[in-house]
Amino acid sequence: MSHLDSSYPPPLRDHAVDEDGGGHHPEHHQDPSPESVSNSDPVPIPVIDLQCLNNDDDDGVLRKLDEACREWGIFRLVNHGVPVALMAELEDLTKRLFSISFETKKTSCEGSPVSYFWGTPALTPSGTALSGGHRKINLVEGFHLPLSQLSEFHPQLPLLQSFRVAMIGYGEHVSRIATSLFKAMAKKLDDEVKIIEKARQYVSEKTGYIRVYRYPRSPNHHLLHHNNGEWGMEPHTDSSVLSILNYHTQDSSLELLHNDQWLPLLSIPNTLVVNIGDIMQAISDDRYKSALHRVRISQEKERISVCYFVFPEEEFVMKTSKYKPFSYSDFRSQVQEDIKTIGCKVGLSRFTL
Ligand SMILES: O=C(O)CCC(=O)C(=O)O
Ligand SMILES: [Fe+2]
Repeated sequence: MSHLDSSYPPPLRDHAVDEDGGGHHPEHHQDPSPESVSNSDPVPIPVIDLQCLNNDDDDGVLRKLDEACREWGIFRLVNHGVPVALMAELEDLTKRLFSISFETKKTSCEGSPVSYFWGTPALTPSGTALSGGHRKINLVEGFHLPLSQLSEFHPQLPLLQSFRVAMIGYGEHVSRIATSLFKAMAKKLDDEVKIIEKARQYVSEKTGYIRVYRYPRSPNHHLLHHNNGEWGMEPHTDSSVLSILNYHTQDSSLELLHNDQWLPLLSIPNTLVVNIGDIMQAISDDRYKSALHRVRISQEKERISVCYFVFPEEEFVMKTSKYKPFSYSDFRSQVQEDIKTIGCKVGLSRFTL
């Protein structure tokens, strides 16, 4: 059995196939420009430049962001200010962390605020995998890192210690980015919904978390993605306000439903992908769309992603015109209840007025 096999959780091992032993590094070491990203992208999702967005005089980019959120619910972000060296360090540490043995990963975070999980991305608030209904497993493993609790995480494993430090650094960047994006969105939305003055409650530092995921590759393509097939992550919307995704592997396994068509989204090094979550859809009174997306299993290579999710303060009650007043804590409890009883998330329609 290869070292990669024993690094995978047993239920995912049939699928995992050893590759070149890791060591893949991003080929692009410069921040791509909006034009170069659009040109290399087979699916023309909008590209937003964060530096332009932070420049108050640029109404053009605010309008572009507003349009992206109304029509797509997803966009690429360039000039986001996360140093290329930090992105490369994250990639290296994440790959090394996933390639240690399954048994070590399982025990490495026990009793800490960080958790290791596999087979499903649905976790309880304390980070335990939720089981329920008669669901098939998802071909994914990951670490769940609640950002506000990383200062209480003191792992024994030196690799996990370096990973923690890099994640704290990256967490500060993505929190900054989420706040900038939310404020820019609120500027355009505020003629219709008043949210800007509560930006701090809507985008809370306390509830944000990072997930790092690894999806095995599988050559058994005939088993995959058919009616009863296997997914890295089944079609879903995120419960977040915003999600910020960062990819190390260049592939097209993430797919977005747009105008009734599933579109593969190529991951482009050093750019981020931002998607609107359910809570942003609710607080924008459905003007912005929570993007429906899924992750396929690739026949060619395993996939690694680093995803940040930002939420409102847990008990802050959101008042909207399309939904009953609810807090993030109410929403999360409902999602957990639905997964346990019917095996899947129902989401916003549970709260429709
Ligand atoms: O790993 C990815 O690319 C996406 C993950 C995702 O959609 C999620 O965690 O909600
Ligand atoms: Fe997602």
